[in-house]
Amino acid sequence: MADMWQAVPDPAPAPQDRERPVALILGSSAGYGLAATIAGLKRAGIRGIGVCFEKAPTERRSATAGWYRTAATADLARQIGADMTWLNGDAFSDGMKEQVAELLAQRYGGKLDYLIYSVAAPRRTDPDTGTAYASVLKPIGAPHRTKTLVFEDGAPVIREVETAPAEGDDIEQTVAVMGGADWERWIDHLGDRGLLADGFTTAALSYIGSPLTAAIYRQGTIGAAKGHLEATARTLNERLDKLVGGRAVTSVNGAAVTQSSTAIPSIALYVGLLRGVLGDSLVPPIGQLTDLWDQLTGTTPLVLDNDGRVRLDTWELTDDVQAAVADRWHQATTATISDLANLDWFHAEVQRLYGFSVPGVDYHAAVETDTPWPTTT
Ligand SMILES: NC(=O)c1ccc[n+]([C@@H]2O[C@H](COP(=O)([O-])OP(=O)(O)OC[C@H]3O[C@@H](n4cnc5c(N)ncnc54)[C@H](O)[C@@H]3O)[C@@H](O)[C@H]2O)c1
Repeated sequence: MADMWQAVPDPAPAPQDRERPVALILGSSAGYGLAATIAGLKRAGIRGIGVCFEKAPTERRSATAGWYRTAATADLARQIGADMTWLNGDAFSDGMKEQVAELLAQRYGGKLDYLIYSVAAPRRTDPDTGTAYASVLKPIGAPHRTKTLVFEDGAPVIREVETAPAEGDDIEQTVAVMGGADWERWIDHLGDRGLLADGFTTAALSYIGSPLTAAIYRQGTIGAAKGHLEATARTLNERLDKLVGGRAVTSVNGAAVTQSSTAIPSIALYVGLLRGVLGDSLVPPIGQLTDLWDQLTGTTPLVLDNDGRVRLDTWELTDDVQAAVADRWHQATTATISDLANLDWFHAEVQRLYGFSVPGVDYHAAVETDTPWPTTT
């Protein structure tokens, strides 16, 4: 967390020089949402609300990693005097939407300036119908065979796996979870309550990725959901423009090692090779989200592609980088993978998701695991 904080440049106008904008970050405890929260606090000088879904510590188990990350983020917010409230619960529920609406009305002047949507979840219950949807990671139309990287007793192994294509209502189910429906519901809920500030701006995170992963990602069920999310942005953008002179965009980000992305077949191999090719030129989420905040707040111009999307993935998708990754991908076997991919980095990134391999931490020191939820800072 401290290294993420250090990576964010100081704000252009110092936050004490103006009123802090009010932001709502959905998915604030991990991956891109955590980066949005930290970059938002330091670079854009936000105050507001972070929402995530984490498990509390019990007598037998420590809490989930995002619980402790939220406590650490709350400390950072406290140190800079940013008024943040941390809510733990289901962002898909109307109850959470109402809790946020009440907080905005009571504590944050009744006006929301920014909403960043970075929820990644396997399931969602539609509050209107009570129907529970489950997302799947499958190709569409035909089975897909791909190389994949697994670790057996800690040793890297390249395998071929075949994933069966979507069947039945797999596509609809995935779109219902990871498409734009819940994002739109948030905007409608807060808009109906008159809580959107003039010029309100919202961004939801999307991914396109490489031709190497296209069959399972962008052309697959999750890609259908991202297509829906991007179409939702266009509808919301028109609506917000009329309502409050506001704006909705998707932000297409680069590949990163997160709890969600490591669940996708072939993504581990792809990201390991990408790091092998790019080294430190791989732009981490915190760098991308600093850029996003700069564009959303007007510190730098907002640059959109022809489909109205902010593109923070250009470093990943240049022809040179993709050709080099594809070359290594085709050469990759269990014997060669350690030379082609940066597996030490990948392994450490996965460990860091759970709090291990963090530089500067003494893992022999006793720690208190019964950390309280930070509520308000
Ligand atoms: N990881 C990548 O490579 C990558 C690349 C580009 C875009 N994205 C997109 O970024 C977004 C976030 O993905 P990530 O990889 O950072 O995920 P992540 O797993 O690291 O984080 C997901 C966050 O969502 C929260 N969450 C999950 N279910 C919730 C619920 N029901 N209610 C409230 N909060 C909930 C979690 O607590 C966590 O804070 C997704 O839209 C993803 O497609 C990811």
